[in-house]
Amino acid sequence: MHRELRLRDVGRRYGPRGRWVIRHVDLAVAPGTLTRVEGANGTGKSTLLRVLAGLDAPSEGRVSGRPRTAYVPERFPAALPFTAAGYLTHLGTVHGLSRPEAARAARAWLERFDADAHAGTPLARLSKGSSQKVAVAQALLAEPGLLVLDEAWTGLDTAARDELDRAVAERTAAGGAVVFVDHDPRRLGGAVDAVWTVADGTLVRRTPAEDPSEPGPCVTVVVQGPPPPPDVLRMTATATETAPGTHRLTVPATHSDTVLRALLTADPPRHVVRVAPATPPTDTPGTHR
Ligand SMILES: Nc1ncnc2c1ncn2[C@@H]1O[C@H](COP(=O)(O)OP(=O)(O)OP(=O)(O)O)[C@@H](O)[C@H]1O
Repeated sequence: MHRELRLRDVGRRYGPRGRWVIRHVDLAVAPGTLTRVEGANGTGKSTLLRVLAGLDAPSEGRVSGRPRTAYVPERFPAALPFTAAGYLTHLGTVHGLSRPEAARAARAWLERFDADAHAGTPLARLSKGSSQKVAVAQALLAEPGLLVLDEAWTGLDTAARDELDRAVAERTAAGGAVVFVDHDPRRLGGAVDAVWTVADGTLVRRTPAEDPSEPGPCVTVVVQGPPPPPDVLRMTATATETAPGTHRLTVPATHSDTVLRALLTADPPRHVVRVAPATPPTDTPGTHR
């Protein structure tokens, strides 16, 4: 069971007399949620993410309820003396996997990001894009309760960016929380549960009405059988029982593959009747997430 991470009156400054970069930050990150952090350049987004990830301790305030956490930094330290597969295997063992399990997971994630050809390449010789794939894989292979992504999509090719979108959907479906910063305001649009803005050294929650980002493309999935399982409902924007045993789900397109897989492998497997493009939902009373 994943726990809720809480920041209470958290502040962070660099050095005992440094200026406060962020201060009086109160934030709760619930299991299974997707949180976007935004703000102008240099406002303290990475500083907040490092505190969330547990890499930096707050200079004041308290952090509690941290689940097992993984982090993709804005800049990956690529000069480590490992091959790509060696590094991922090593980190897998750090996260508690046996060596053969870690080697298998390393290989599987490199394949998912189409980087298996580079498994034996030293990190220092990887291209920027391949290096970023390793940075992302090291965080995902831990199956963390909290995944913190600082501009993790930057430098990835289109297929790898889509794969990361899917991996994020899988994490939240499995009950993990994901917190991310990305320069593209449409990133994971429609799937985001909360948007927080870092401004003037503190954190302000944006209400949906103020949200200028596109909700992003959605698909409608019509499915027959018992009510969709909770992991599917967590990924849906709306779910309506249109007739006894028939459910119409509106799902962010980024999450559609994961939703379909979850429906088809559910117990009992659900019968998917139709999948079609949909208009993103507005906040409709009586629907649930
Ligand atoms: N290790 C550090 N030591 C001293 N000052 C730092 C350190 N890291 C960040 N800062 C300062 O804290 C402030 C916020 O930086 P931070 O990287 O958190 O902002 P950001 O919003 O992520 O920026 P960007 O959008 O450019 O990535 C900046 O003034 C930066 O110079």
